Amino acid sequence: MANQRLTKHNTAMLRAAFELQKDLSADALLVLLDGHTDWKKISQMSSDMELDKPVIVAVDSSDDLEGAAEAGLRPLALNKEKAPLLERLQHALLEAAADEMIKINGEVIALYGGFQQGRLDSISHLKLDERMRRLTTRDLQMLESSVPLKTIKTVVDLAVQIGLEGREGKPVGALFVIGDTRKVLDHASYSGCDPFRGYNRKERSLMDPKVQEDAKEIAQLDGAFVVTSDGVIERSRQMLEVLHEELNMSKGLGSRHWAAAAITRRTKAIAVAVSQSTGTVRLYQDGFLMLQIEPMDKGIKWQEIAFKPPSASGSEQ
Ligand SMILES: Nc1ncnc2c1ncn2[C@@H]1O[C@H](COP(=O)(O)OP(=O)(O)OP(=O)(O)O)[C@@H](O)[C@H]1O
Repeated sequence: MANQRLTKHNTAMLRAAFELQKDLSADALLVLLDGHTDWKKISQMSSDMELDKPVIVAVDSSDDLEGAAEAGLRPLALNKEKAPLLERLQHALLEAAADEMIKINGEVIALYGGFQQGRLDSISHLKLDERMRRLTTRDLQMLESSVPLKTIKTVVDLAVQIGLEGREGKPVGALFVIGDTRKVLDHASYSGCDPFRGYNRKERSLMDPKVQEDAKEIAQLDGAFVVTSDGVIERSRQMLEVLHEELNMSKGLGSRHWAAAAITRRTKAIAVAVSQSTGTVRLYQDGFLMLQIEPMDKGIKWQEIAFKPPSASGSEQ
């Protein structure tokens, strides 16, 4: 279990963050930490300053959050140990918004260590992005009907990382088909040897950051990942054979994206495609493009949330 002490310096920074929260009437304080700390002291400081807004404490591992909820804080496990600060911060905001810890269009004071591990040295006043709010609360919940929100978010997050990072300096594409596994497999065949074959469910769960790293490696190979609604890779390297009739796709999208849209037309699955050429992540449901995320140099930016009302012609903008 990692630890982050509330030193004299860290305590003074916390006090300053609480002051700022009070002065600006911010909706929450987000403290990004490197490990477990004195949760009771943070909570005590908040009540001593007569603040009744949520204090969100985000660390990488859920083990480190032990006692935070009991102390009256709002714990958030990030599972993003090696990610750059901006990505961790953005991820924390997304999670907090999805769990409705932060209000619609909320303002947040964030306290974190930007320069040195274990030292809270930076305070930011952040305004929650309108698009981020819509994506996390309303839009993603709408997709939840067939696959749980947690699984969608995990896969979308992984897909964004694949699109952003590639592998060994080369761009990498990928396709994840989530849910309705039995039906999806009726349309799938191996495109090569499946590296996940023979492993137990735990060793194939995308909820495990190690498995996510393995998936990033395998994404370089041909074919799609078939993922259960609870996030377990059922098969990898699958070629999908589905009719492309009744689909109206944007120009320039190739066979990976056609297959992604088509499989969701035939089944109740959700497909998440990463374009190798651009790094763009697209999410399909029911044959329609539901969400598009453009890669950014730093961190994640949710962009252009395109909901298409299902119609007979089903045109994609
Ligand atoms: N039917 C399919 N099922 C599973 N994977 C597929 C299918 N068609 C293509 N792919 C995967 O997508 C890769 C790229 O194909 P293609 O360039 O035609 O797709 P694309 O949609 O243009 O994607 P990108 O933007 O990544 O180039 C293939 O090498 C293969 O791994």
